Amino acid sequence: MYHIIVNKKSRSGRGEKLWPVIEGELERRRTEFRVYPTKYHGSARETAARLTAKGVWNPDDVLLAIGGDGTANEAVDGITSLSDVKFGYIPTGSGNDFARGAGIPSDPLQALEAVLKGEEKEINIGTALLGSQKRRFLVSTGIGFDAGICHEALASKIKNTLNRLHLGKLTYVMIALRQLFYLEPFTLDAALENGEHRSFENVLFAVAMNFPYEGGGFCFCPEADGTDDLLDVMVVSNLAKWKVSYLLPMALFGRHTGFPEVHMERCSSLSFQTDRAEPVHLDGESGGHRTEERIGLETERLRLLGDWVKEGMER
Ligand SMILES: Nc1ncnc2c1ncn2[C@@H]1O[C@H](COP(=O)(O)OP(=O)(O)OP(=O)(O)O)[C@@H](O)[C@H]1O
Repeated sequence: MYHIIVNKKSRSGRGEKLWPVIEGELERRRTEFRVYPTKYHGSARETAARLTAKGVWNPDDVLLAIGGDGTANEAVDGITSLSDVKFGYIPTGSGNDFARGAGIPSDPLQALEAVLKGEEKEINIGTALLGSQKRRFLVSTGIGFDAGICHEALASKIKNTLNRLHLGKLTYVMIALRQLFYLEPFTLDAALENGEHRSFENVLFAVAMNFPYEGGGFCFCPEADGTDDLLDVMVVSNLAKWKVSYLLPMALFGRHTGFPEVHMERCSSLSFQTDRAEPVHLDGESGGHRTEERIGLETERLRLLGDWVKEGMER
C-alpha cells in the first residue's frame, strides 16, 4: 500500500495539474494507494505522524510525498521511526533542491517509476534544535540572509503570480535584492563537535548542508553527500554587498568556494550562536528567529526509494 501525501498547491498549483497524471499512472498499474492531500501549512507533518505512529504503521507500506521541498521536509519531520518507513518522493515544487541533490528525476512519471521499482538507499537526515523544539531537515538549514529570503518568500503574494507566469525564480531575485539592501551583518560563533570554535564577524549567512543545493539551485556545498554521515558547513563573512551579485551566480555552479569570504567546514554536529536573533530556515521552511541553533544528524537513516538514488549520489 502506498500512502500518498500530495501538496496540490505546490508551485502555485502546478501540483494540481500533475497529480491526475500520477494518479492515472497508479491506476493503470493497479497500484494500491490512499491519498492524503495537504490542507494547510503543517498538515503533511501531522499526516505523516498519524500514519507512521507505532502500532499503526505497516513496515511493508510506503510513504510517498508529492510536492516541493517544504512538503518533503514536513513529511520526513513527521515520521515516527525513520528506519521503519520506506519513503518515496516526487518533486512538483518550485525549488526542488532535494530532488536535484539526490538525483531524483524532475519528470514526475520518471520519479514515480523509480519509486515503484522499490529499490532503496539509506540517507542521512539532519536535525536542528531550536529552543526546545527539534526539527528535521533533508537538505539544509541556514541562518541569516538565505533564511530571511525564505521567510519573506513564504509570505509573498507575488510568488503565486510569478509562478503562474513561469517566473517563480524572479520572486527570489526580487526578495534577495530587497533583503540585501536592508541586511545588517551579524557575529557568529560556530562550535564544532570536536570542541573547536570558529568566530566570524560581519556574517551574511551560514548553512549546514546534507545535500549540495538550496535556494532553488545554489550549489553552496558542492561536496555535501547525504550518505557520508557528515554535514557540510559554509559561512559567508566580510563580503561586501556588491560582491553578492558576483558570488551568487558563481554559487550556481559551486565555483564560489575559493572566495576568501567563504569558509567551509565538515562535521557531524555543531552549533551556531549569533549576537542577535536571526531568521532560520530548514529546507526553506521557517524555523523562526534565533540566537542559537544546534545542528546534527539522526542516528537512524531514512530508507529512500528509487534506483536513481545510486546515480544521483555517485556524482
Ligand atoms: N493546502 C495548502 N494550503 C496552503 N499551504 C500549503 C498547503 N499544503 C502545503 N502548504 C504549505 O506550502 C508551503 C510550500 O509547499 P512546497 O514546498 O511543497 O511547495 P513549493 O514552495 O512550491 O516548492 P519548493 O519548496 O520546492 O520551492 C509549505 O510550507 C507547506 O506547508
